[in-house]
Amino acid sequence: MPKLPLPPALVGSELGTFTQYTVTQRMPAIARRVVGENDFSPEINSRLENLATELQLGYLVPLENDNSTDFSAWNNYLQTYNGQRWLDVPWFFAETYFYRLILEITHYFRPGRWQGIDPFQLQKSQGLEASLDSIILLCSQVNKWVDDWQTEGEINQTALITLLYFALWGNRVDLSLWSAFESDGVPPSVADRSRFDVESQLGNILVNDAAQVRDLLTSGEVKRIDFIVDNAGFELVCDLCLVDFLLSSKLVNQIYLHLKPHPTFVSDAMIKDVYDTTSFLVASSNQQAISLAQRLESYIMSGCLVLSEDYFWTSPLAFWEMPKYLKDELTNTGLLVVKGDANYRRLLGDRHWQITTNIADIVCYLPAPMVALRTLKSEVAVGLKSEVVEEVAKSDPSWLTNGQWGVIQFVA
Ligand SMILES: O=P(O)(O)OC[C@H]1O[C@](O)(CO)[C@@H](O)[C@@H]1O
Repeated sequence: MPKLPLPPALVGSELGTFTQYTVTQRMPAIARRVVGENDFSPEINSRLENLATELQLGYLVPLENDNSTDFSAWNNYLQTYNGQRWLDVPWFFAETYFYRLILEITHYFRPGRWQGIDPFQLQKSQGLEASLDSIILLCSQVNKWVDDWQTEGEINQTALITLLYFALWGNRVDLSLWSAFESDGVPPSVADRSRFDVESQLGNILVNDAAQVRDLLTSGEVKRIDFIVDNAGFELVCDLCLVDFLLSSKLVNQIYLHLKPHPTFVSDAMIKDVYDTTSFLVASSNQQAISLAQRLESYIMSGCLVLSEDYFWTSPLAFWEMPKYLKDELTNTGLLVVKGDANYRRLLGDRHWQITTNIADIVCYLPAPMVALRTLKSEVAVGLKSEVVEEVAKSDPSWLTNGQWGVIQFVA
């Protein structure tokens, strides 16, 4: 547990908040987009439409038994919130249950025509295709750094820091935040969001512990790193580039990627998305992308890169409620890399902490040092200095939720 008393959880009924906007506007739009982008039966589509309508003022419905591994766990989680409105249950619970319900409705776990169909597949594939130019540039750069290491044998510390920045800003390109409204052409396209220059973004990093992470990684003490992965698409490519650099320059021996066991939060990455990504790179016919993909494939084959999934990662639980077997597994790591906004929310239990709270007093339950690489997309943040908050709030009133600002927060 965190050292400090737990503040209340964020809930959708908080007037005028991004949380409320998410439950009442974004989630219905996401459910409707699942209808539009798939070829589900009229019965499935009408249940999705019903879910979209109910979110605004309606009540949670029980999960039907779809014979999935996590059914009884969900039945237990739901006990606490039986008969409550979507708007009144903790926001993180509402979001995770919403995505799980979409899978029940679309027969994801039931034997038959729709079994295993990822309702967000189209968006995942389009996300990769739209960022191909940026992907090729990044792969070329990483190949060069790896070649340099092979000829010079020296760690390029600037390269390491730059790749940490890419892993951070890759998190801007998350599909759940924009996808529902992208067709209006209002938010920047995936291609635009994946085109950024890390130097020019330095001022947008509100806490920057990258140097401490670099020092740890170059100390020779870390043998294994574990990533708690976030989104497929450009963000996953950025993460995989960092993974490749760390393994290819022998900074660490082994990396675990912790992935979701089923589709959730639109673009969250599963094991199959990692394989889809390497296949996409290979199919690009671009030699830079192909070389990087081949190295990744060889790391997977040799066990240096381990792809792992667990139902804890799609549960509504806070990270301090992690099951013992998983926590024990993570004690073997030298660094936990926690990617993205939703994972950050789970680190903090998605609660109303004071923004200046020391993050180390909350995540003291973790079994290893950790770094959070997160762009801000929700009204949950800690570890910020009040002067920084004042300044950013003046320059950008929606700084907490628009994904333009980031943090690299390290806890030893
Ligand atoms: O992909 P990330 O960075 O976890 O962010 C996605 C999630 O962020 C939020 O906007 C806020 O946490 C969620 O509603 C959204 O789905």
